[in-house]
Amino acid sequence: MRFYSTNSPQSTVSIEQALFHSMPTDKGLYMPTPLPRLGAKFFNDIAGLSLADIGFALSQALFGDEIAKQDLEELTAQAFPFDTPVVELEPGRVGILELFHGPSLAFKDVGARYMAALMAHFSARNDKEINILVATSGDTGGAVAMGFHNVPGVRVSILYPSGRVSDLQEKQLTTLGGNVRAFEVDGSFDECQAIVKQAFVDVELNQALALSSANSINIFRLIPQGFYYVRAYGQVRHHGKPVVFSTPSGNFGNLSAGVMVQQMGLPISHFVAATNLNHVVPSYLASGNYEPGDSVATISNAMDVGSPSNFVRLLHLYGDDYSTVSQHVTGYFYTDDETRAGMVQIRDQHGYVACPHTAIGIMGINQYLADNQQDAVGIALATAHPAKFKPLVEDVLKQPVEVPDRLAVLADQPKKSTRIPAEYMAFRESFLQTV
Ligand SMILES: N[C@@H](CCOP(=O)(O)O)C(=O)O
Repeated sequence: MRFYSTNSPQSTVSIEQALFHSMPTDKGLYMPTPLPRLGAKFFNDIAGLSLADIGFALSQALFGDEIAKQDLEELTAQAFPFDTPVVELEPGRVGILELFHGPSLAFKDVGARYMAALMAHFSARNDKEINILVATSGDTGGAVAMGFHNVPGVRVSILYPSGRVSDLQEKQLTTLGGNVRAFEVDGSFDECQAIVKQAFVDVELNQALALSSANSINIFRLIPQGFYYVRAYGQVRHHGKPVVFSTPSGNFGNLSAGVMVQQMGLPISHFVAATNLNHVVPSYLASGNYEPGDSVATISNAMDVGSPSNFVRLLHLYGDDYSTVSQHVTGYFYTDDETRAGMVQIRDQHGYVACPHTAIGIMGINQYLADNQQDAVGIALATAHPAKFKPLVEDVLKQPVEVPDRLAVLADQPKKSTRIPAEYMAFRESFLQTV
């Protein structure tokens, strides 16, 4: 398995280089080559397999030539001690793929924990401390903080937009301490992400320090996210219907991960890209015009991304061709009022309490199935536990939301963060003081 940059497909790098360097110097994004194609038999036989089993089988297909079978088995078991169950809201019609059973109660645990295990596997060969830089609009930061907390030889710096993440999300980023440091940026998520990307092309900084990313610009954060699409397919295949996935989307890593496993042979009939008022990709899918901008703040804050990193990967996976991508992916977006109404309707109809992002995914699948493909089974990805947005969900649904212990314990912990303006040099200076 090799990795090429979307900006220069002719030259390739090794697994280790792509994992630790995260972003090619030509500012493209790494893509795996060749992407193995698995036969129908593989996908027909997965019904009883757990996320860890599927992660192991797919890891072997992807990296089996370079990483020993036993090491892959250990690292997938270590990464995935939890599962990703499908809860069927309307059996054979709509299911919810619950991705929030990991330590940080969000789907990002899958990618962050796999990446941490893979880095630990290779870091025996590295003597330099690794500095992981992460920009978050809410969920990535917590998963990465927990995934890498106390991992020897790794230091994590998380940039988040001040006032634009939920209180409990902020606690997840700012209370662990140790090798995890939080930078509270006076700006938007897009500005945080731009600072991180600038650090990766800062030649002097990269000569002095080993920098790596745990955002979805790092292909190893994204590849494992494909595993849960396969796990979900295994749970609904028995209905014998085409399967459509609705993915709540911000940076579009989650959707790109689904497209990658589709290209590995997983029979996904269609994708729905569901988002909030940051609708740059749904607008592109409808019109062919791509117009990124700064993000607007919404109640589904983890999707507040105005310039999604993985748009380039999504397009690339469909041959950089608008008509192909728009045949495979339908985009929908919802205002905050529509999201609130959707949360209430989902609770009233099904007794299911969804976070705002998950509600958008469910609204997307319902809209798509009603308009286009009534014979399909639709799966909406539930990206985060509703307790991460407790005050908002309680206010919308007028009912208490129970907070799992692992999140509740953070509420009284003191926040530790370094406040900086949204300027690269301010971050650089402050960051260098800590390394
Ligand atoms: N929605 C994300 C933003 C970062 O996306 P990533 O997939 O590139 O890590 C978040 O919750 O932080």
